[in-house]
Amino acid sequence: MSSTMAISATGLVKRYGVGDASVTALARVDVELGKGAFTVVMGPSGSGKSSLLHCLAGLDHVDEGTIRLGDIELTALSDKELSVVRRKRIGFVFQSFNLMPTLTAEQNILLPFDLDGAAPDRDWFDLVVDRLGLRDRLGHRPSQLSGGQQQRVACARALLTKPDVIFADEPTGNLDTRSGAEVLTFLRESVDSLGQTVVMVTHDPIAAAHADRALFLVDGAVVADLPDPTVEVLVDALRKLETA
Ligand SMILES: Nc1ncnc2c1ncn2[C@@H]1O[C@H](COP(=O)(O)OP(=O)(O)OP(=O)(O)O)[C@@H](O)[C@H]1O
Repeated sequence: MSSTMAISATGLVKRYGVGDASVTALARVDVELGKGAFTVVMGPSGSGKSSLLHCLAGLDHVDEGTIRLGDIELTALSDKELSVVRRKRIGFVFQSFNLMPTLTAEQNILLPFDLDGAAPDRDWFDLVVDRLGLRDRLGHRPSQLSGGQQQRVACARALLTKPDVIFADEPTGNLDTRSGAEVLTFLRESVDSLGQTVVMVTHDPIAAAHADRALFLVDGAVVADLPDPTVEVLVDALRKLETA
């Protein structure tokens, strides 16, 4: 695998259930995701977007295929090894924020370090907190924050370990347009000026147009791979898939 790839996956098959009730969510997906790039995964409901994201992030197992994160073969790891890789090398941002309600914003951001016993890089913490405009919210609990602020805390938490890849599953799905735009601008900036790698699932062509590349899934297979997608190109591609 080239060292410019953050993730390289071949022949991914993911099935849910057994026998007649079995559903194939991923049907032999091959995908390479470049380092320092922002990639979006789009496609109709049920096309396998979340399954792909969860498998690439080591949150779920594939039935067949190989996933490499840098030089680590995720698909060869035990559950215990995988959880260490997830904590140290992968960041997550979910639609539902997934913050700990009893912890302050600062404690939530630092949680991966508390679990690990490692010390955070304080300069990096300051930079991330300031970029996300969270400085005066660090002592607040999630219930005292707006949805947009909560998602910015989740972004800070995802970024703080300087992960190899940040996975975001519909990160703007529960946000108003303005808060959503702030989160997307930050994800874009984390790629452009902080050198991060981001993979995001979204239904929204306006959100997806922030990316460097758009992958389209249909029935668990990659059917299109568009570089530098504009809103118009994405809307057109989605319309074609829906009428195909
Ligand atoms: N836990 C599960 N048990 C059984 N089937 C599942 C499970 N999770 C997903 N599926 C099925 O796998 C297929 C792909 O689902 P997935 O959630 O990956 O699609 P998606 O493109 O992310 O959909 P959406 O846009 O609606 O979130 C669907 O047919 C779905 O019903």
